[in-house]
Formats: sequence, structure tokens, C-alpha cells
Amino acid sequence: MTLSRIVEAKKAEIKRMKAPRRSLKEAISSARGLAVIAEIKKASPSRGVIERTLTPEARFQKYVEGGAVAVSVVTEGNFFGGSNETLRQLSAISPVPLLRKDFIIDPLQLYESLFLGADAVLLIASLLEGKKLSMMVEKALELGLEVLLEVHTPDELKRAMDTPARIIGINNRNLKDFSIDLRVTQRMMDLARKLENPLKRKMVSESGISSLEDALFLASCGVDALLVGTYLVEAQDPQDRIREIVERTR
Ligand SMILES: O=P(O)(O)OC[C@@H](O)[C@@H](O)c1c[nH]c2ccccc12
Repeated sequence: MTLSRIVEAKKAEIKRMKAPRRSLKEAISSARGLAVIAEIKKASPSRGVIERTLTPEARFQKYVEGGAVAVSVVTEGNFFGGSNETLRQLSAISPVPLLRKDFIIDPLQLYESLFLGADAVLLIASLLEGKKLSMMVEKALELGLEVLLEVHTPDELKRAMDTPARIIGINNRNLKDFSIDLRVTQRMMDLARKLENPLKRKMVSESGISSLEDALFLASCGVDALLVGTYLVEAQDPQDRIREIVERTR
């Protein structure tokens, strides 16, 4: 046994950790209609337990079947009932990019995300003050992780535009009181186009999407993608809801 054979075997092992697939940015760009990023979570602080029917694997299959371009896996355990293990398992088989959804505040969690097989991570601007925001975005990109950078206020959007993040998420939910307002997306898209013209980043509207009408409204605001959780998790046949959104926004 030579050292080079051991190294070759190790390389193959690392490669097998993750099924081959494209990047989140590519997946959003090549969507037929509005790109749908479908979320897997068992519970949420505002709603309590929401998953009542499917295992994460079964739900995942239905999301892909329905045409979700990517899947968001919430790994936070105490408030959302998520687990790192679910992400690791899905990463081994997923044909679509996986976003790790957690509360990432330390570089150590970026390494952890990589090791769990995430393709992209959610970073929340309001949790990363001052220079820490750019530092974390740069660190993630350096490691080969894509970043969905979440904002909720004009000030956060300005800060986000000063980082190299290529995908920006506009959260319609105010994380302080959990209230939802889809017009946040409308206002922030107007501002985004003023700050960067033409807009070079992919824009995602997140949270509170609970009907086809909501999706159509957000499409009219000019976003590239929707991140949808509860509306899909509540459905036993989420593939139909995804298909409907994709078909009606083509
Ligand atoms: O279930 P909803 O309302 O469709 O939301 C999904 C997703 O946007 C939401 O889980 C989310 C977006 N950003 C967050 C930050 C923390 C916790 C949760 C979130």
C-alpha cells in the first residue's frame, strides 16, 4: 500500500459525500418559471410543530418531483426541530443544491456546513454586525460555499450590497415580532435596483408565502426566486403547490 493510493481513496471518499449537482446560483438562473427553493423544517417558533405527515426524505423527494430548484434544510434543533444528520443524508443523494438554514454566527459553523455537505449557507445580516458580515461572507465563499445573504431593512440591504454575496434574500418576516409583510419585498426590490443597476445578484423573497396569489405578487416585484417553507410543509402533496407556482410564473 503506497501513500498515494491512500490519498486517492481519501479523495474518492470525500467526493462521494456529495452527489454531483450544480450551484444554487446556476439553479436559480436556469429555472423555467420563478425558481422555488423549498424548505424542510419540522417546526417554527411562530407556528409550533408543522410537519405532521412525512419523513424528511419523503418530503425531499416530493419537492424535487414538483420542480424545486433547490432545497433549504433547517438544521437548528431547539426551535425548528431540525438536525445536521438530515442534511448529511440528503446531501449524499440530492440532485439539487442544498441550502443549510441555521443561525450562523461563527466561522466554525461554516466549516461544519461544508462537512455536512451543504452547497450554500444562509447568513442573516442582522446577526452579523459591522465588519463581521463581510468577513463571514468572504470566509464562506473562500471555502467554496455559496451564500444566501438575508436582509429585512434598507440599511441591511445596503450593507449586503457591499459584500461579495451573489444571492440576496429579502425576508418578509420581521424576526423581532414574527410579523409578515410581503410589501417588504416590493420596497426592497425598488431600493436594490437603485443601489445596483443593472442588478447583478439573484434576488430571493423569503417567508410568509402562503398562496399562489402571494407567489404571483412577488413575481411581479421582479424577484428571481421564492423560499417557501410552511405553505409546503403543511401540504401532504407539496409537489402540486410547487408545480402550480412554476407553471403560473413561466
Ligand atoms: O415558513 P415560511 O414562512 O415559508 O418561511 C421560510 C423561511 O423563509 C424561514 O424559515 C426563514 C427565513 N429566514 C429565517 C431566519 C431564521 C429562521 C427562519 C427563517
